[in-house]
Amino acid sequence: MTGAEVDVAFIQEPAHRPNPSLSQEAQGIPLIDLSNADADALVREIGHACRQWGFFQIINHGVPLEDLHRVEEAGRKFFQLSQEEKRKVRRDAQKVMGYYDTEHTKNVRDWKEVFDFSVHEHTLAAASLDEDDDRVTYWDNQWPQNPPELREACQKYTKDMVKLAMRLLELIAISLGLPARKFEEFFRDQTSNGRLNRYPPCPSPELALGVGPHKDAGALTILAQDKVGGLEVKRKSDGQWVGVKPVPDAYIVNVGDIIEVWTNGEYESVEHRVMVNSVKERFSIPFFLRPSHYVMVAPFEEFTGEQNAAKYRAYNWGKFFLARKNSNFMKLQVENVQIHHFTNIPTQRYLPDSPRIFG
Ligand SMILES: O=C(O)CCC(=O)C(=O)O
Ligand SMILES: [Fe+2]
Repeated sequence: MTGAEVDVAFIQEPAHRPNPSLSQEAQGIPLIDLSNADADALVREIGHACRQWGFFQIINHGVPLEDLHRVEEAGRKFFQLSQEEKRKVRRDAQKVMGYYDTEHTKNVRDWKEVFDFSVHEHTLAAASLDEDDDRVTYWDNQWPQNPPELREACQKYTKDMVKLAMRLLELIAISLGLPARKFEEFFRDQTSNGRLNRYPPCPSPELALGVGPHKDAGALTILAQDKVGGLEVKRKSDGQWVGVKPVPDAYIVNVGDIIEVWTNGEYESVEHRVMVNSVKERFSIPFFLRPSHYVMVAPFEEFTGEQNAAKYRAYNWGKFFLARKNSNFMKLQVENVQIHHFTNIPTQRYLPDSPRIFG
């Protein structure tokens, strides 16, 4: 029985277990050259990728490679430290940035360790889940003493990521027929963060996942992955899990739930997961672009009307994000908060687990 070596907390339900031997590479995920001088063609490619896949890879993206390599190297050094050292910058309910190795996705533990750092050293955030409580707090970054270069490397990297993310948002806006800077105002006090992920080799890769199946809750995710591979995307056309082939120096971009809601479902946030393997460790560095905490997320009027009812109810981003963060600390008996709890379509599936906190 191969499962004996992994703690039961990591074991996925049979329906969610991966099949490492069957994983196929999704050659179809579009690879887009951001240096394309034909602006109209570039916008068309982006629009097509968002609609067909919700995922695409980009090359010639303008991010200095040395910035990425510095973060990667410093990150590897950090993860090599003893558990005791790493836990000095451990995340908890008050300090929400930093190191942790106990993240749960949909209540099953992920086979990974993580270091989170926000774009802003002090991120403005909602103080409580109470809808009527408009007090705010700050989420501060926690930097380890070692390696000393990690802090600056991450700070430079998040600047690069914000710049790239804003360019991608402009291309996405134009592809939707919106003004280029339509999205900009929502990110003034952004709650975005970068993350270092290390997925250790796993004795039972057929039972556990590096990250269980999920959709990203933010606006956009920009991910660097190493050569090992393991990210799988649920293909929209047939619901099959397909692997995202590592392309040297490329970034993987995916549409998050917020863009799905803003566009009233025109561009969908697509499910993905991370497989682990029994021999190689894997590193990845996602950047999660997320709006200011006070943003009310709701479908734009450009996508709603008499013929096209709003599919989602408005929700406050900061409260939603806080609820998500809280749920990461423990295995909950109930499903954690998801955007389908805000859908306007009353189906049997969605109603019973609607969270009370949002009324
Ligand atoms: O590591 C990866 O390839 C993806 C990670 C991911 O999906 C996430 O952290 O949301
Ligand atoms: Fe993700």
